[in-house]
Amino acid sequence: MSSTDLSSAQTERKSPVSRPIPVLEIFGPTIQGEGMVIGQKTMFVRTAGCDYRCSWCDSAFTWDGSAKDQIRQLSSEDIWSELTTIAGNRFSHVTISGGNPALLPQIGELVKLLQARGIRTAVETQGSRWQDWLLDINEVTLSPKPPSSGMTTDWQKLDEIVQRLANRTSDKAYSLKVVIFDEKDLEYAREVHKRYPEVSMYLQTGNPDVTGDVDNHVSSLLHRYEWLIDRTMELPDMNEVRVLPQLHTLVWGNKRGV
Ligand SMILES: C[S@@+](CC[C@H](N)C(=O)[O-])C[C@H]1O[C@@H](n2cnc3c(N)ncnc32)[C@H](O)[C@@H]1O
Ligand SMILES: Nc1nc2[nH]cc(C(=O)O)c2c(=O)[nH]1
Ligand code: SF4
Ligand SMILES: [Mg+2]
Repeated sequence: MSSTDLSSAQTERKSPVSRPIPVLEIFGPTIQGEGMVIGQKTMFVRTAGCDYRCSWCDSAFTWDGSAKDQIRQLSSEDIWSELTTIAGNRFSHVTISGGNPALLPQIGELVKLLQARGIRTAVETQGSRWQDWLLDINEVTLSPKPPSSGMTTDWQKLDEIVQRLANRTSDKAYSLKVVIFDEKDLEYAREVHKRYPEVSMYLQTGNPDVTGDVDNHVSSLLHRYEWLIDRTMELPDMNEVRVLPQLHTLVWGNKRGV
């Protein structure tokens, strides 16, 4: 091979044709309303498509076809350009959610691009799929689904994902977050905590009314939060968990893009 051939081969290897990312929403800056970095100023990138169908999903438009006309196939550069158009320099953190972003290997390129621009990243995923780019994410939230969701946990898969995240360097954080609607869900969360005692564990109030404006939504959510606090305080195996509401739902209800 001549030197010209070699350099063109190298160029090809450096810039493979990349697959676009199916995006439903890019918004912010707003606060992260849930989990391990609650209150963090962040942008959100919400991908389309999910391998689950949770009965109470507050983002069902990502997978039920109702927003299929709004899905845009964007490159990482397109996403960066939109983030900076919307938010200028008023952000340093991006949360990738969905849907399940871990269905998409091509997010690896976006993560690298954000890192190169000094932006920290977080991901919301249910722990059903692995992608190597999860190794580069600053805060990974794994949210396995309790019985009320109607989904079944693949424990072997979750074990594998937790193991891989546990082997990362200490500057990279991860946690488990379980949404709780009832006693059975709480029982499930206790099982999860017992299985992964070393992993930071968050319990999150479930929002049963995910469509439109609801009367007394805040007070009903706060009652559910109070119930979850009371129950957790009674349980000696839950001394190290953190109990949180969905902060953004208390502030903005079911509004999209906040
Ligand atoms: C919409 S999901 C997208 C990311 C990923 N599919 C997952 O479930 O982790 C983002 C977070 O919202 C939570 N969530 C969804 N619907 C909810 C509801 N009705 N009440 C409380 N949390 C909810 C999920 O459990 C998850 O932690
Ligand atoms: N503010 C705000 N915080 C969030 N935390 C997790 C969200 C999600 O839908 O993944 C979310 C969201 O949609 N908005
Ligand atoms: S896994 Fe997440 S996005 Fe998928 S249906 Fe459940 S809550 Fe919704
Ligand atoms: Mg949400």
